[in-house]
Amino acid sequence: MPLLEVTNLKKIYTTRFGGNKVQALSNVNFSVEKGEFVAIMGESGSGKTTLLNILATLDKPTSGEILLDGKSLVHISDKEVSAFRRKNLGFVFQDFNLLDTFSLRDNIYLPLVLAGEDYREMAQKIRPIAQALHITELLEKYPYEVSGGQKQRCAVARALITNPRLVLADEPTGALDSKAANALLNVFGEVNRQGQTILMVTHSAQAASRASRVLFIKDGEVFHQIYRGEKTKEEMYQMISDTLTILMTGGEYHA
Ligand SMILES: Nc1ncnc2c1ncn2[C@@H]1O[C@H](COP(=O)(O)OP(=O)(O)OP(=O)(O)O)[C@@H](O)[C@H]1O
Repeated sequence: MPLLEVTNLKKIYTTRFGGNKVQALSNVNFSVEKGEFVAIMGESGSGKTTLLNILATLDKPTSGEILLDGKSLVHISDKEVSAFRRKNLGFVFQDFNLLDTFSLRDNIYLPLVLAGEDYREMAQKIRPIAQALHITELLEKYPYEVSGGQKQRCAVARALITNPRLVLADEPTGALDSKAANALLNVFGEVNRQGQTILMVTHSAQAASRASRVLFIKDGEVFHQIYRGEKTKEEMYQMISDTLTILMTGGEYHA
């Protein structure tokens, strides 16, 4: 059974003044196996954020089904949803979303605090993650005292500390310079090799070239997929760039 299974997903937004309907997702189908690192690409307005918000249980689809380890994310009750999200999903956003009045340590602890874990357990969990992300020395600092790349590594630590089934990342390298972006992608590669499943929305062919699979969305549907297989990062990058050109010129894809 795949870890994540998305079937016939559709999202229609109705604008506030009634009348206008916008079909953001028309029919999305894909699945993700445990241990995969999947990048989602597509032009602006193709429905990537809509898809991610639905996968994050922050929004509901108009129709369709999403199963995470066999459990429906669509039919989950409002009462269950925050605990489910906390237990199963980790999030990394473009703008880090760290609390400025909390030290990095307390930011990372936050999901565990919300889950009611005790301090000793939290301290045990943070140690190996902070080491792997090279932020051990920074834990007592505040977000405004560290660089963008360090903030993002802290956000990754916060996403990983609950040992989530799935990490969802929305443009995680979007606010980073190329050196910090590369460092972050190395971290994603490393945690993925250790078994963490990652789904990342990105505009960057460089970032997507690190994934084990790239999924392209066009007009609210999955238009094409590229599997890494034995390809190098450079070969992946080239194939991604070629596919983006096809997408932008509106051409049909002929494999
Ligand atoms: N709350 C909303 N109400 C109405 N329409 C919306 C809403 N959110 C998104 N849309 C529309 O749905 C479509 C898909 O938007 P979405 O934000 O998912 O695209 P995207 O691929 O993430 O774009 P970008 O790369 O620019 O972030 C667009 O046509 C957008 O205008």
